Amino acid sequence: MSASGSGAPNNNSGESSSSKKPFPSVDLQGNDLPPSPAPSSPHAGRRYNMATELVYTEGSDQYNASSVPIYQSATFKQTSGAGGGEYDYTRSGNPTRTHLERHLAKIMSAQRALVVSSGMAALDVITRLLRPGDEVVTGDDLYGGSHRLLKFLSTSGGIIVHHVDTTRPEKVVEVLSKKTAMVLLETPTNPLIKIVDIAKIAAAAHEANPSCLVCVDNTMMSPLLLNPLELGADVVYESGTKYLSGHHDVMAGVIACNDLALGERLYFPINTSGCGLSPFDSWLLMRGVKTLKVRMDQQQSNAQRIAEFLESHGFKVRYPGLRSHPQYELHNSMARGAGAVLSFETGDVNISERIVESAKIFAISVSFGCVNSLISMPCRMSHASIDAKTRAERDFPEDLIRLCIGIEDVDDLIDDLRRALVQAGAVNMTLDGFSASNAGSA
Ligand SMILES: Cc1ncc(COP(=O)(O)O)c(C=O)c1O
Ligand SMILES: N[C@@H](CCSC[C@H](N)C(=O)O)C(=O)O
Repeated sequence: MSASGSGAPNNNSGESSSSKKPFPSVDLQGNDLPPSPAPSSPHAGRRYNMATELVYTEGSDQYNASSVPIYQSATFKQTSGAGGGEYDYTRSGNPTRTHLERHLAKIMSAQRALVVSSGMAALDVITRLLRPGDEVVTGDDLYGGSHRLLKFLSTSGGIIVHHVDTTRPEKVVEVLSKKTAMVLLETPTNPLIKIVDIAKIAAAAHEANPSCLVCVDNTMMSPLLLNPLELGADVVYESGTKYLSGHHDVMAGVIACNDLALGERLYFPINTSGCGLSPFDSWLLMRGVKTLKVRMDQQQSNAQRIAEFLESHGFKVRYPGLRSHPQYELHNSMARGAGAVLSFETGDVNISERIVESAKIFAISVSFGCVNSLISMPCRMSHASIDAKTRAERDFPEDLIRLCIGIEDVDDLIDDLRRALVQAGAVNMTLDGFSASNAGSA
């Protein structure tokens, strides 16, 4: 295994940090630390098209294993009493994790990637950069868990959080100031599929405060479809539990950035708290990433057909692959695809519940980005951590159904939905077929 991965090795190498390491070891405030774990060099960059880069890897272990093994070891023997080993302890770094981090840095066009135990752990690590009194500007449609963490920080951590409509950059500008330490964006938003102009907001945030960190949650897109770092973001993070792994068999989070000193500051809480991704989960995520393109191609084309099917029967469908999406142009100017998550309203919470319960192929489940299709009611499931009053203030439709499309045969999926819609009484049967029966539809 090459020593040149990110995350990692030995705190006690005995060598001076300047002799070996290209960037300093720092704590959260950027203060120098003793010789510390640090990657010895950034990755060489992307050379091929994404489908190739996802599969093609450089470096392996000393046996040139095609699949870098699971180094299931908590600790590593040292060559001398002064240390000297490439790795010392898996909380600080592990060869399987390093291999994955270097691979992800390459496909995310980042200088550094870090992998942690979940998407929420990734956001938690990022928010450790904040100090009491700092201000955060973020959206009013946000994954429920992110909302919960920000609420916790504002009630217990002295952080001031502004939730605004990030689809309107002028609303963001209204609350930006020199105190804005972080802007946190999601696009498309989960679950209302609103689109945010990353470049415009990043430029405004940096103008208001040059040291403001613009962080983008890229979970709904994955690196295949969107690269926020190329649009002016400072940090991109995502839940590896979703598209990157793709099989709902691993929880993971990824953080990536181009500023190597910032990467070190982000590494500090990972090593300190021990939320780095385990060797086995790193191996699973590495395996999943290799099939991202084939999975996403199939998931997206299925999602497009299903969105069109629902829209053609009169439902108000939120999906950025539909020309009717109010921000279709903006989304497609930033992204290379619409993803595989869509939502629609029925006009009646009870009907929505019946649809969810009548579907057979679609599993009733939170999460998305997986090979199998899922159906859920966000207000009761993924976004239940946002209280009912806040949901109402933000016009969050209680009858919203979210569909997360997998790789199954699309005709089977459409048949399953059609049957569920009929069974739930969501559609009026006519001689020509059926159409949505309720007020919430388009
Ligand atoms: C948009 C978004 N960001 C972050 C997360 C958090 O990821 P994880 O569940 O891996 O902690 C989720 C889902 O959980 C999500 O939907
Ligand atoms: N009970 C969980 C809910 C996880 S939601 C997972 C995913 N982000 C989604 O949008 O479906 C919690 O409280 O966090």
